[in-house]
Amino acid sequence: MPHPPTIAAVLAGGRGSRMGAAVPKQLLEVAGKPVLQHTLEAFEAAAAVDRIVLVMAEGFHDTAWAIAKAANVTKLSAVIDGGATRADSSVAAIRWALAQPGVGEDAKLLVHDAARMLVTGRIINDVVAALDECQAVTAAIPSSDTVVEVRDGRIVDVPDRASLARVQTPQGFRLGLIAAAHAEAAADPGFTPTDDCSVVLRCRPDVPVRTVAGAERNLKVTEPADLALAEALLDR
Ligand SMILES: Nc1ccn([C@@H]2O[C@H](COP(=O)(O)OP(=O)(O)OP(=O)(O)O)[C@@H](O)[C@H]2O)c(=O)n1
Ligand SMILES: C[C@](O)(CO)[C@H](O)COP(=O)(O)O
Repeated sequence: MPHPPTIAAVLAGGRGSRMGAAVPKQLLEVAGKPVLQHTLEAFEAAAAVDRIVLVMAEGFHDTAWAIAKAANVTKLSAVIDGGATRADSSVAAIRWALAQPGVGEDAKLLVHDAARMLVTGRIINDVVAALDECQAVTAAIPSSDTVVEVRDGRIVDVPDRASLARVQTPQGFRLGLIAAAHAEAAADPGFTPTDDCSVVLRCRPDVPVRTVAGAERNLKVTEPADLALAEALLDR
């Protein structure tokens, strides 16, 4: 394995409450394959990724291994339990990575939503490459909508759209940085991050967080309609 190694942490520890299905959304099929399989195949195919750790919802580890085996996902090294929140699941992956022999703080860790099943090889490789120049990076796309801040049902701010971006995954970090940032964030129970870059921004404000171009097709399968949308995008 080259040094430092690149580990992709695929987060599939959620229950998919907004999807409202009987099983977590990452197990639902799109074009005849589980969402999770599409995602694992993308990282398997990415030359820049050495291994994959999958953070899986409790009770579905065997299912995940079966999916990976059937799809010949040879880079999958472990399936581990997640936590109550997405951030807890990220921390589980970080701890797993730090415990691996030969993996030091300079390793590259990509954190990716399993629900972003249409991630492209170009995005993955751009995130990994960016980590040669910086310690934290995310895929992002410009906002085509005007975005407003709302409190108590009233608009209180309209940030300049030119400076806004919609954040996607993968997000990439040097392992030591993201481990330290999450350790510090844990001391603040009022902080409930929805992604990992915001943990760096808050706890390591001296570290610049870069962006690389994401893609509209890198959607997060969240609501039932997203399954049909993902299938249509796959056909393109
Ligand atoms: N405790 C959690 C919550 C979420 N995730 C993962 O993080 C990604 C983004 O989360 P989200 O889309 O919110 O998934 P769910 O939590 O499953 O959905 P919902 O919020 O609708 O319940 C998903 O791939 C999800 O499986 C996770 O690993 N652990
Ligand atoms: C990390 C993320 O995909 C960036 O847009 C997003 O914040 C995840 O949110 P979710 O509510 O956990 O799906």
